[in-house]
Amino acid sequence: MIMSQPYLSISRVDMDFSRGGVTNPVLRDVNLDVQRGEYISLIGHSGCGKSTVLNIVAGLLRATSGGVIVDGREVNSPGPDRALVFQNHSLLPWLTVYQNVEIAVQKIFKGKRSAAEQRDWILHNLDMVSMSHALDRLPAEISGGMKQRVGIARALAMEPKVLLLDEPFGALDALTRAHLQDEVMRIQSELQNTVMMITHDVDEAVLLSDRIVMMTNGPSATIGQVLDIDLPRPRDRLALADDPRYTHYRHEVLSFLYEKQRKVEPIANARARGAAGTREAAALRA
Ligand SMILES: Nc1ncnc2c1ncn2[C@@H]1O[C@H](COP(=O)(O)OP(=O)(O)OP(=O)(O)O)[C@@H](O)[C@H]1O
Repeated sequence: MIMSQPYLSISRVDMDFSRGGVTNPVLRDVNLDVQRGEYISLIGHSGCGKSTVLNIVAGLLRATSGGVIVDGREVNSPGPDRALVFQNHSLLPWLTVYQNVEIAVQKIFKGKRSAAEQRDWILHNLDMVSMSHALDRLPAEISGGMKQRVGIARALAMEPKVLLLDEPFGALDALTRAHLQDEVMRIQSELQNTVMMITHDVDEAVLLSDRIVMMTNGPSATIGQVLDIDLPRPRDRLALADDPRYTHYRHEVLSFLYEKQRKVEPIANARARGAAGTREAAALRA
């Protein structure tokens, strides 16, 4: 059998942050191969280093050792081939919905596509996230979910090799979140993007992913377990709610997070807060 080369490869990544002479070893020996078109979720307790991994792939941070290869090229800096979408949308407040996508499209397709082609492309991407009705609105005039939609349209319009999503639905209410998750699944089935998404939401991870990458607690966090989500697509959240396979995957992730990687406050921190802290630490140890 011929194995295809991974499209995105994170290999032997270590990351230390140094501050005031103290070194904080955040990541140790992170290795992950992602195939083209795969949807990967990164899950782990707060502070373990998920954003650090994503920022290294984005080229915003340089690993202390090891590196990242995307489509055969080593990542050294940020580039339009890796589009990032954050939890808190990063739209420019003085530009309209249309202009916020336009600014990215102009930068990437200047000299390569005509003005008319660029306009069609902007409209197409805004249509894909159901935002065609609000082209002339400013970010302050639309809801949080709509802003997030525009952020996703802007990222998709860049035709990135890899879409990096840092808790893209984290700030949204449950209904808007479900709606946007469905939209992302639909777009994904159409475009077959390669996606790495950070999430804290176990259901979201199971619903959207081909694989869930689970990280151990820091310091010196690494990948503890990778779970293949072998559920047919298109996936329907209501039908899956009663599917035993879905429940099994969900249980696997929960068991990793709350049994194998139970978050326990370091005893030293608790002691530093005095007797009450010591009692708390004893309770956590029990
Ligand atoms: N620029 C930085 N300088 C120093 N330390 C940093 C920096 N960025 C992150 N850290 C530290 O690295 C560790 C991992 O942070 P990171 O934001 O990657 O975790 P996370 O898993 O994404 O957390 P959360 O789920 O809460 O967003 C934390 O201890 C954090 O304080």
